[in-house]
Amino acid sequence: MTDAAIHLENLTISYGDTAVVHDVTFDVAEGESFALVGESGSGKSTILKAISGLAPDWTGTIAVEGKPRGHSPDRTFAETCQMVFQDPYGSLHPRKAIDTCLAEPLAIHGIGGRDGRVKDMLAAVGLDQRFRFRFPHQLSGGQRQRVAIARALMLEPRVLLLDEPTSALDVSVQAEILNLLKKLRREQGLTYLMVTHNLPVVSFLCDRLAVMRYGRVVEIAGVDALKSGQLSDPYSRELYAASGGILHPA
Ligand SMILES: Nc1ncnc2c1ncn2[C@@H]1O[C@H](COP(=O)(O)OP(=O)(O)OP(=O)(O)O)[C@@H](O)[C@H]1O
Repeated sequence: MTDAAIHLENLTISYGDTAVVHDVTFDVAEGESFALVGESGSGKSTILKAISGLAPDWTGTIAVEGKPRGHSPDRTFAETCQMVFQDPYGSLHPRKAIDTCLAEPLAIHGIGGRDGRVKDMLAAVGLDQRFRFRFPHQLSGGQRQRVAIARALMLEPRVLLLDEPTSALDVSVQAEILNLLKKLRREQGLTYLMVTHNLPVVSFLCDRLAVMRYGRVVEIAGVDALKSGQLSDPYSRELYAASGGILHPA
């Protein structure tokens, strides 16, 4: 086993009889921010789901922080690895106050220190303490995504899986959330594996990227190759051209 934060080896993932991710191998180093890019349906989200235990049918190796993932549900995994979704409503219960939403992971895992941790995480994501007693529908999209990020951090995971974390937000709010993710990574030494369609987001937040097509990784490159238009695979270059070249930090 490697000492990578995320280690994927010969990962193949199926829905029923259909394999949608084929033989994917890569490592994400401790503290690295790594992007999965590629056209819709190329298998990016499915990889995040398999790592977080939401896609049961896979073969190969998945290890997070040196711990191989099995096929059955594994609650201890949640303490090392959490997922943030595109739509924060997915992880927030509409009728539960933010305070309850945030404390829930601690209750599930039998961990104490509830109030202090809720306050700390609200502060970490830049929300005033009065948000504790509000409900998801009373928040803006950006505020809800801040809460979803705070919730993902409640168990002090080392790794965040980010599935298009800003694409449901207005452009000005996207920039705020990207700045927040950058700050949290710096402050907490987090590792990110992020799915995005947005190459400027990759150039702003990531160190490396894997380009996926039809369920396979066609290229892994450093973000400098992206910024300077030096991606080598023809399909990667197509994606780059379609993005209008480079690429203004969000
Ligand atoms: N629950 C499911 N059941 C059956 N097939 C699925 C399921 N979820 C995804 N798929 C299929 O798996 C393939 C990969 O989907 P996936 O969502 O991982 O792609 P993606 O690259 O993340 O796309 P997008 O950028 O649109 O989110 C697609 O062909 C999709 O139709």
